[in-house]
Amino acid sequence: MLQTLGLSKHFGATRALDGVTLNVEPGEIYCLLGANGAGKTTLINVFLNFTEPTTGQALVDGLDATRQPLEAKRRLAYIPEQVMLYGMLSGLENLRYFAALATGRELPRDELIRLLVQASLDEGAAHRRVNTYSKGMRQKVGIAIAMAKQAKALLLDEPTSGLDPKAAAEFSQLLRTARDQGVAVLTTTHDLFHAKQTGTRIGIMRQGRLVDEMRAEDLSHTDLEALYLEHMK
Ligand SMILES: Nc1ncnc2c1ncn2[C@@H]1O[C@H](COP(=O)(O)OP(=O)(O)OP(=O)(O)O)[C@@H](O)[C@H]1O
Repeated sequence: MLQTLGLSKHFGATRALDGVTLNVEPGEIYCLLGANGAGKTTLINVFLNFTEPTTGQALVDGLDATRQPLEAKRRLAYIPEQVMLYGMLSGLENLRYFAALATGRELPRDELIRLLVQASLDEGAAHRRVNTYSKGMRQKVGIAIAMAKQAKALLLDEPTSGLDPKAAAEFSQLLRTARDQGVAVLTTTHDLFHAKQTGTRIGIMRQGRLVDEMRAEDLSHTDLEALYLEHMK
């Protein structure tokens, strides 16, 4: 569903991406780890057509993210580190607006509430202005928007940074719900615990290259930490 083929992106002499090939299937949560500057955000940005690759391809459901960006984006939802919403509107109003923008139709109120509750935002909060929300609550609205869009693939850039452990655990559960619905999830993170807990597969990037890939169930938290530190040497 989300695929890169020999993807490279050079910024002058910097090889932000250097021949990355990966594949995220429907129903997978792929966690991308790597030090600052390893190329994780650049990879996400190519899928979103925020940046063009130097060579290689990023494909969404077989569509080239650079050559067919509109068709590719229709299948994608993106949750950045800070979900951008209208602070003066409630969570429900934001969802109504962004869901209509994404789907081209007005969703009934019951459906909007159902999506917010599914994203574990309590109904009381749904009617409050978003500028009173915590980061975790904003992300829940972001997930509800993604679900309203019925995106086949979900891209997330460091979604759990700054979340407390309870909010991070709730967020992991939301990703698992998306995965159970057959969504392909690709998320960057610095949180090894989150990657092991939530991911079905884990990739480690270093200096623009994908240097290791593993199934999360094949290693313990301690093994992952040791392996990660070994790659960072
Ligand atoms: N627009 C740009 N112009 C020049 N260099 C860039 C640009 N965007 C990214 N880079 C460089 O590309 C490399 C990869 O950056 P990227 O943001 O993808 O890393 P990252 O793994 O997401 O890092 P972090 O964990 O800090 O978010 C870095 O060396 C960065 O300085």
